Amino acid sequence: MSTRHKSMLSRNMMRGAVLDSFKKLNPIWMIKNPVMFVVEIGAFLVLLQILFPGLLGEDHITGVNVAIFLILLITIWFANFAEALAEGRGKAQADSLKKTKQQVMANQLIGGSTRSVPSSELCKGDVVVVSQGEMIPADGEIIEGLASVDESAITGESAPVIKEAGGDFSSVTGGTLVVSDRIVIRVTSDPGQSFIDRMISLVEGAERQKTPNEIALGTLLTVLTVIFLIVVITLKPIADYLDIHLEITVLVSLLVCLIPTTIGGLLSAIGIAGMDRVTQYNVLAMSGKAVEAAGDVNTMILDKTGTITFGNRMAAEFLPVGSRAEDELAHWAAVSSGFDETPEGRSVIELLRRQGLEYDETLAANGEIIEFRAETRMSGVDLQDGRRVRKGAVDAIKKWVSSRGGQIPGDLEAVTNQVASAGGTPLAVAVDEVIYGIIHLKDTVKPGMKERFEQLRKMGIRTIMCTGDNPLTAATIAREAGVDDYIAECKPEDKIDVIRREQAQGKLVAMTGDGTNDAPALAQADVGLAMNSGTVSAKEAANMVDLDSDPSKLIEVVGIGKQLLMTRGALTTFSIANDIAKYFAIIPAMFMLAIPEMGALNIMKLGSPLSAILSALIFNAVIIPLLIPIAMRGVKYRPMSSQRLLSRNLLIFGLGGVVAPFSGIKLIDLFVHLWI
Ligand SMILES: Nc1ncnc2c1ncn2[C@@H]1O[C@H](COP(=O)(O)OP(=O)(O)OP(=O)(O)O)[C@@H](O)[C@H]1O
Ligand SMILES: [K+]
Ligand SMILES: [Mg+2]
Repeated sequence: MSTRHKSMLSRNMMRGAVLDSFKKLNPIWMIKNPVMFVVEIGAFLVLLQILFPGLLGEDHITGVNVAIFLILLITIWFANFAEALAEGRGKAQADSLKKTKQQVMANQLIGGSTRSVPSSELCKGDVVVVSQGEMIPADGEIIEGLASVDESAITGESAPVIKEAGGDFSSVTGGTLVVSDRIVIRVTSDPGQSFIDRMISLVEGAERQKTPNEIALGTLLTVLTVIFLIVVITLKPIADYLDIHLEITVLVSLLVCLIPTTIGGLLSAIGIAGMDRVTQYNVLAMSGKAVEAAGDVNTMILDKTGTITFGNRMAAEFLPVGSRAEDELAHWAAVSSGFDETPEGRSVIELLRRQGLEYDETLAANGEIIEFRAETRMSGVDLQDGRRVRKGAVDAIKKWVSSRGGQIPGDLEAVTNQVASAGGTPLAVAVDEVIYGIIHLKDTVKPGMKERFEQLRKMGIRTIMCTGDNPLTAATIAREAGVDDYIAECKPEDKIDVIRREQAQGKLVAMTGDGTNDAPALAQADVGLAMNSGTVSAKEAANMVDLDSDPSKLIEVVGIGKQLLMTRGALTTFSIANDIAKYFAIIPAMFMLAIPEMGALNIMKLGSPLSAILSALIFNAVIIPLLIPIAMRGVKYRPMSSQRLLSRNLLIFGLGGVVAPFSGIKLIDLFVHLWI
């Protein structure tokens, strides 16, 4: 999708946003944003005063009122434009997604024969056949076969990926293309509920719900608005009593300057842009809440293999133990791997061939295949002659061998430690009660991991590496990568315990996962990022899906979440500080207008009371578009603790918010005063 985003702010999008921002002037829409709605009512009152002078009390020159009316209108329009611009990006994305959602004819399999049906009629549970060159008609799970699939329509990644029945790479997405072979798929979504449908409605904003944080802030802004409304309204009778004449248009101007229009105008744009930034990283967030939760995460749980390391755990050497020979070990290692379709399993056969060795493929032919499972951490085959061949995690094999009365060779531990302390994964190979030796699976830590974990630490996030590997390998990789903590020999259910333990301490937990057995943990975590290559159940349990299937992207997502919360906080601080400063321009002007002798109040030395009011209003309006880039891009983000971030932002945006209006209004006043 990355290429699609390049033209983020095309001319078309601008034009669309301009149009939408006019449509949004409709009071029925406006009322959803109480702050701006009050501005709109104010503008209406000023309009009444222009059309029927004297209707709402005596007043100054109509020209000024027309100017006030126009500035108020522009203020609302700017706020609408910010929102429309943010929404526009999502719409453009949705449009390009809709193009990938083509109607195709699917070959449905019913009782052994196939029938051609339109893809839109496929329902959950239907079975279809897709051959080379055909488009996958619906989301589903491969139940038979293997194929390479071009998923560029949704991931933007042009290299085809291998998808196959069983295991963690069995799910396919409707709208992607089979480029080789033939697969049988069981459909997993009903019409209109597919992955692409969900993506479209998400980016279009149809499903955009306000997050708890947004609702809380919205309430605060509304309360502030009501308070200022009461202040301004009660000002009138008090002034009347003191025989000071306050004009209605001046009161409206005062109110608009005091209420938090800046953040009120930018709030929804900030949220939409935050979601959009996540999508630009090719991550599909199911809700804005998930993105915000990512910003508050305290603990991050990461897999070792494939997340911290490259994950292509390859057999590198055969290390026999006891009195066994290398070719003997290699032979049994290969027999146990003949039907093991995991990358680890295949690499064992490859190593054997690279070493110019052979193994008896017929031996396992009619045996019972024992597939690798994360629970048992073993794989292998039960031969027809009764012999059982296994390979797997050393502790698992040791237990297995001991339970059948076997001896553990004396040098096993030394060889295991040698592999593990180099960061490799040792796999023991056994036939019945005899251990033949160790396969050394090599894997390397991805470059730059140490720096990224360092950044997370600065943000106050604790990283825990979970691995099914042995403690020594885990310790080596943990040290090399610089994670805070690790859990070795970790089974999928252990992850849930870790998550619950952290959550019980009031922490928010994020994790990534791809397999079916990760689903419960993904659901339990506050932020669960599933891999698009993973199983359907993992994707359903998670609240985010990474289309590129890069588990380390969780780190970026957390960064974006933090940035979203920071941007909202920073602009709120700026907005409220701003309004306080405007007070000093408007209040003196108001009283000077009524009692010209009060000139001493003019601390800002503004041209005239009317020019002061107009300048404050103009500043109040233009600050919104000036801040749109920050709202859309997010404030500059540096990894540091929340505490330090908060004080830093208070300083920059709070102080900036107070200072900016003084110089801004003064500057505008220099021009306005030429005219009035
Ligand atoms: N194909 C296989 N056959 C037998 N044993 C395997 C196989 N693949 C892995 N193992 C063993 O099972 C252990 C768990 O593997 P698994 O891939 O489930 O690890 P994990 O829990 O995902 O953690 P990580 O991915 O961080 O290593 C591995 O450490 C290894 O000892
Ligand atoms: K304001
Ligand atoms: Mg794994």
